[in-house]
Amino acid sequence: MKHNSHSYDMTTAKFHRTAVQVPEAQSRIAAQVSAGRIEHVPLADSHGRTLATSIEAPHAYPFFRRSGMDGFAIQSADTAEATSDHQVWFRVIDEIPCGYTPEHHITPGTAARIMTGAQVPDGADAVVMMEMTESKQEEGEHWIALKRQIQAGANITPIGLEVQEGQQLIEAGTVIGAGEQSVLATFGVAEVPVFERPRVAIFATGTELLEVHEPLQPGRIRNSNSYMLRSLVVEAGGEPVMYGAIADDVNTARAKLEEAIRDNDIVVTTGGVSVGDYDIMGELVLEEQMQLLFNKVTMRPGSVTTAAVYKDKLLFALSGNPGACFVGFNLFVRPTLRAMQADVHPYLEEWNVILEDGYTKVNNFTRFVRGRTIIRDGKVFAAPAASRVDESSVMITIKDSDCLIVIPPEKKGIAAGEQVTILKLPTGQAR
Ligand SMILES: Nc1nc2c(c(=O)[nH]1)N[C@H]1C(S)=C(S)[C@@H](COP(=O)(O)OP(=O)(O)OC[C@H]3O[C@@H](n4cnc5c(N)ncnc54)[C@H](O)[C@@H]3O)O[C@H]1N2
Ligand code: MOO
Repeated sequence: MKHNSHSYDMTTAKFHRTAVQVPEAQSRIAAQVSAGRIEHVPLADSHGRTLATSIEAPHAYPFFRRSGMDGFAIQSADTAEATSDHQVWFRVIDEIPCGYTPEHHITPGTAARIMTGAQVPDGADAVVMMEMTESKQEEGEHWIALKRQIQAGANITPIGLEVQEGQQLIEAGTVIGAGEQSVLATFGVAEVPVFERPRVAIFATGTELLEVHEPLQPGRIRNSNSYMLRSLVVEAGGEPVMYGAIADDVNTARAKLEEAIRDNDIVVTTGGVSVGDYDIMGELVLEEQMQLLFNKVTMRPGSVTTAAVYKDKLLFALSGNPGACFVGFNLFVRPTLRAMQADVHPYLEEWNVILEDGYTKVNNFTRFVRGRTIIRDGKVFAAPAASRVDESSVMITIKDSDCLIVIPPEKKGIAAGEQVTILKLPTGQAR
């Protein structure tokens, strides 16, 4: 087909790409990201969300002197003379269930029946367990006796043992889990300030793609990347919005992108970023309305990973190869979603571990090999998720990976037993 000069330029540009290093690609993206809007959600819906404002204690905790046992509140000094041969008697003047404010002061020789978790009455400085006492009724009055000394403070949790008033409880940027839920509930934070989940449009390109429910057809495959990306978005705390798969047609892609950009915070696509005749995303990002950040990264898999800004929003055009799509998401999209939720550590954690099996497949690009960690004799080892099947096009090993093993672009490989850096993949669910 005869090219006009415009499409010729574009085709040349598609081939002549300037490769950037992974850290450079990451910082070009980071320069475009700011923390998202804040919203308030009911406490029950806050699991997995990122706290937007630091929370300080509005009061001490415990807020009142709390009994740790079912028993009797007394003055410990009264027990100074108590021995196994000498009982000391107390007149019971009150009964304090949980949730009640004691009405009577404890004075020498008196006691109050008290339950676990109830407020210790003024005057008392110890609670003695039920089982340590003897009981009698005399002239309509209840008496208890003790045969041993009791220490001041026994079985009383003092005010502020756990938390002082004004103390910082949870820092902004913390992901809310079980411990944070109990803190927020304890201090009455019924509506929790959190960062909005970034809305992430996901669409796949490729005429070969079938919907999951469709029967197989020759030469075609089911769209697995959209579902993989959906899971990754959820795990990163984003709100995935599925736009399905489109055929390899640049006008269809442009229209889909327009809709996705309008209604979402960022757009992630998979497929069509290489140099093939139908690699429409590769062409689309070169159009003049786009601010291209990069369209080649010195990494494998995922060298064709592309990022651009369109209408002030980030567009990630990830490779169609499942392995490359997975790596591209973890290195570039995940940190973006985390940073949009003000995570102070948005990138994957780096660990130094020992390589389990030697890796000889070197390249002049850095390799990110899907791997799994093994703990043996107190040391962490990493092994490729499956030998010989860590290629870009391989889908099956993604489920067996908990890390990416970083193989630097060196002439020789890395022998078993040598140190390597791995990037730890998150294993938790954001919700
Ligand atoms: N002449 C060249 N050919 C290729 C180059 C190159 O530099 N020169 N780069 C290769 C590399 S590296 C990669 S990676 C792929 C990237 O291709 P694309 O990102 O454009 O992806 P597609 O061509 O659309 O698809 C690649 C592969 O993945 C399958 N695929 C696509 N979408 C999905 C999906 N949603 N779910 C599951 N699988 C999907 C697709 O059927 C292809 O098999 O290009 C190399 N070629
Ligand atoms: O982008 Mo390709 O995955 O480098 O193999």
